[in-house]
Amino acid sequence: MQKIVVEGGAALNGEVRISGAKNAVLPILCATLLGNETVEIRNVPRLHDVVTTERLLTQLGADVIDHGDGVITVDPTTVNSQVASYDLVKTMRASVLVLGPLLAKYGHAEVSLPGGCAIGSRPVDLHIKGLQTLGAEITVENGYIKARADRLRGARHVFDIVSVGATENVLMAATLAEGTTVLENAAMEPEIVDLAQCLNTMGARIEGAGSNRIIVHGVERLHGGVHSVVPDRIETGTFLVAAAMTGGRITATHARPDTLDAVIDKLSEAGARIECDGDRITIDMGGRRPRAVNLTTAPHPAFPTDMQAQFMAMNCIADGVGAINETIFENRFMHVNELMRLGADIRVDGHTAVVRGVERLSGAPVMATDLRASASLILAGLVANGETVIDRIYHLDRGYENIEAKLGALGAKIRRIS
Ligand SMILES: CC(=O)N[C@H]1[C@@H](OP(=O)(O)OP(=O)(O)OC[C@H]2O[C@@H](n3ccc(=O)[nH]c3=O)[C@H](O)[C@@H]2O)O[C@H](CO)[C@@H](O)[C@@H]1O
Ligand SMILES: C=C(OP(=O)(O)O)C(=O)O
Repeated sequence: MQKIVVEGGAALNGEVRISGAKNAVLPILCATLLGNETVEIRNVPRLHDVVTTERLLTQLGADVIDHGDGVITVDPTTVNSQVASYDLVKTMRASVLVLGPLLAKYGHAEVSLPGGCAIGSRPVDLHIKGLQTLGAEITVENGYIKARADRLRGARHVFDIVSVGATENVLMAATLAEGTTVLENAAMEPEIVDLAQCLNTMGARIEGAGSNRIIVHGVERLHGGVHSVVPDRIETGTFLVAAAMTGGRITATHARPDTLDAVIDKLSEAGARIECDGDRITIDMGGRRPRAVNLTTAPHPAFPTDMQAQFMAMNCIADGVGAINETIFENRFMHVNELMRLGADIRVDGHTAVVRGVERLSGAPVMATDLRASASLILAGLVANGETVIDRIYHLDRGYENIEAKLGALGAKIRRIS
């Protein structure tokens, strides 16, 4: 099994090119199922989750071509199955996003329940409820969601709580429904805006994506189109934190600063100088030690849960005490015990972790438990004395494109071993 070895001590310097967003490309690949022509997707990151989604679409019968240069084309006209099997769904929760498109296009779909994961139980009741509002008949049998509707009907639906995935699934389904759908308490993440833009390119009529009220005027059919995936704000944030922790100066290029307000605010509070210029974000820590920050995760535009572990790593070596409050997932502190193995001083009380910064961490073997936990351990390794060896990095490959090469080019001492 592969591992990552990091030797701490180097301040990061230079430029890093940001990849397309994992959390945008996955729903967009699923959305291609809605069309009647080939869709070309550009700025696709090379990630394990993308390969899993390609496999899933292929299993459904779509003709998926990965052109290898960040371009994928999907021809959905050959789809001949509406069943997403447990084998693939269990490896990637986002697979449940084929439910809305298959149901809307074919009138029926069977998608395995994804089950929980390391960060929480993660049910899909809100996806099901939203599709039921549009007229779907849904049962859950033998571990599968079985959905049926001759044609979905537009309706007003209020999500009980803000859910990115449920908003995406119902939004996609509503594009082919009869009449108008109004989604209230919708998620406002930039990835939803990107999905809506792609769908509109395919002929959908969606207004209000990026606000908490999305209006979808259903159309008879969608066509093909070309769409370029929004830059990954979580990858960007991870590199910015790496620079802040190591006292370095880096520029993230091909980024979208306007999607990172809460993260940039917290880095400024930690003492970083940040300048945004078009698609470039420069962070300069000038060799200083970051100051500890308090933060609370919440739906966009508040602080993203997907950056919580990375900021926890920063607080571990910051000056002062920072409280981190996780409100999205019930169990997203799996990295705490691993960070403590590196010498961090962290106390967890329910959904809050209080981190007292120490001058220096010390390298040790650690285990990655989920995607962002893996990133936090790399970040901690960058500032630890000696070697940190991170095991179970397959989590990392789900969501970061070539992270060791990108960090290495910025001066980090990092390598992958088998
Ligand atoms: C592929 C993708 O885009 N993943 C992101 C997406 O996950 P995902 O779409 O799974 O996250 P949600 O926004 O749906 O989850 C938010 C909260 O709602 C709960 N919930 C969700 C659906 C449901 O039917 N019932 C329910 O109770 C979840 O358990 C969680 O506590 O948004 C999360 C929150 O920003 C991010 O951390 C993930 O990186
Ligand atoms: C939790 C994440 O992803 P997923 O929803 O795909 O598990 C993440 O990207 O941090």
